[in-house]
Amino acid sequence: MNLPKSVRLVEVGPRDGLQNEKQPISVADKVRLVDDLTVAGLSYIEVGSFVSPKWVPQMAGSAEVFTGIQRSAGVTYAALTPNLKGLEAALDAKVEEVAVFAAASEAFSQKNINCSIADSLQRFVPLMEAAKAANVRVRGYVSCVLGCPYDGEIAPQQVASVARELYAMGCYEVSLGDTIGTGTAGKTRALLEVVGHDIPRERLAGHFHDTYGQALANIYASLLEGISVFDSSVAGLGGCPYAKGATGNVATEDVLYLLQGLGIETGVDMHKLIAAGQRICEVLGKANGSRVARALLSR
Ligand SMILES: CC(C)(COP(=O)([O-])OP(=O)([O-])OC[C@H]1O[C@@H](n2cnc3c(N)ncnc32)[C@H](O)[C@@H]1OP(=O)([O-])[O-])[C@@H](O)C(=O)NCCC(=O)NCCSC(=O)C[C@@](C)(O)CC(=O)[O-]
Repeated sequence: MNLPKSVRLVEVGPRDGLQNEKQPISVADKVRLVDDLTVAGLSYIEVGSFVSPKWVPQMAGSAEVFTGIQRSAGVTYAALTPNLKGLEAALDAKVEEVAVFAAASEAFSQKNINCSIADSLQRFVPLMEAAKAANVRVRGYVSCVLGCPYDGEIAPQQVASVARELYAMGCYEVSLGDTIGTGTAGKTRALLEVVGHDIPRERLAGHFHDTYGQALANIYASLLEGISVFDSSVAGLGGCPYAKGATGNVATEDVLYLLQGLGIETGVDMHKLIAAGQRICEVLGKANGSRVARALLSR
């Protein structure tokens, strides 16, 4: 299998990363993070989410963040929307692309969005119709593709079934989330063989949390399986509010280092990316979660 010449990095730090922070983060700091990521050359940035503020208080200011950012031509600024209400709020904030999120595990679906998998898919139908009418593209997520904090092992066929439904209802891309980072390279390849049977591999993305230190191995395994879109979070920001002990997404800096070593293009500038990550870590008063950033900053 040939490796791709280029990879699209989907930067989820401002959303997946910051949604887990307990301390207040100002709109200005969120805006600055998105702007720094734009300057670093990311072509896709998940800026926030339009979810219930009772469930995820940190994302409550997402509309203000969208108003404040400097949008750059050729960059997609996206948001998560769990239902029609979220989509309407996103459209009001002039969001260009949204993402719906389902799970491959019943227990996680209940904890995360308070409904069964089947009900969540039903809930997306009017959202998809309204998004189509507004000419807004929709990305789909499936959580817990390589394990669930409540249900344990998840069968690849179960992941494939949810992914298929999202693709069939019009999601142009389906991101497969290893929410608790328990996946290994072998399991990742086995999963992609099953899911990739029904959905073209260029329509799949990998979303790996690094809790067990396996994310880069899983990305390499995915590259070998023909995947060329990966979600990552600057400075490894994040965790999962419904998965105890989960760390953030794999750090964007670490993925970039891997891809640069393979000669794969991303359009992202390492030094500007590290500056963006270091700045938000200083705001949060926490250590930088990227090994590459820490190594390069200490030189
Ligand atoms: C889905 C719901 C809303 C169901 O929550 P619910 O309580 O079942 O919903 P409801 O329809 O009964 O509404 C309850 C209240 O929420 C309001 N509401 C309803 N919808 C919205 C909305 N869109 N925006 C703002 N407010 C909303 C609604 O108006 C009402 O307000 P009240 O009358 O009580 O004042 C809730 O469970 C929720 O917001 N969940 C979001 C959880 C979340 O954001 N999780 C993190 C993102 S997923 C993730 O991180 C995984 C991923 C994607 O990264 C991949 C991976 O790693 O696996």
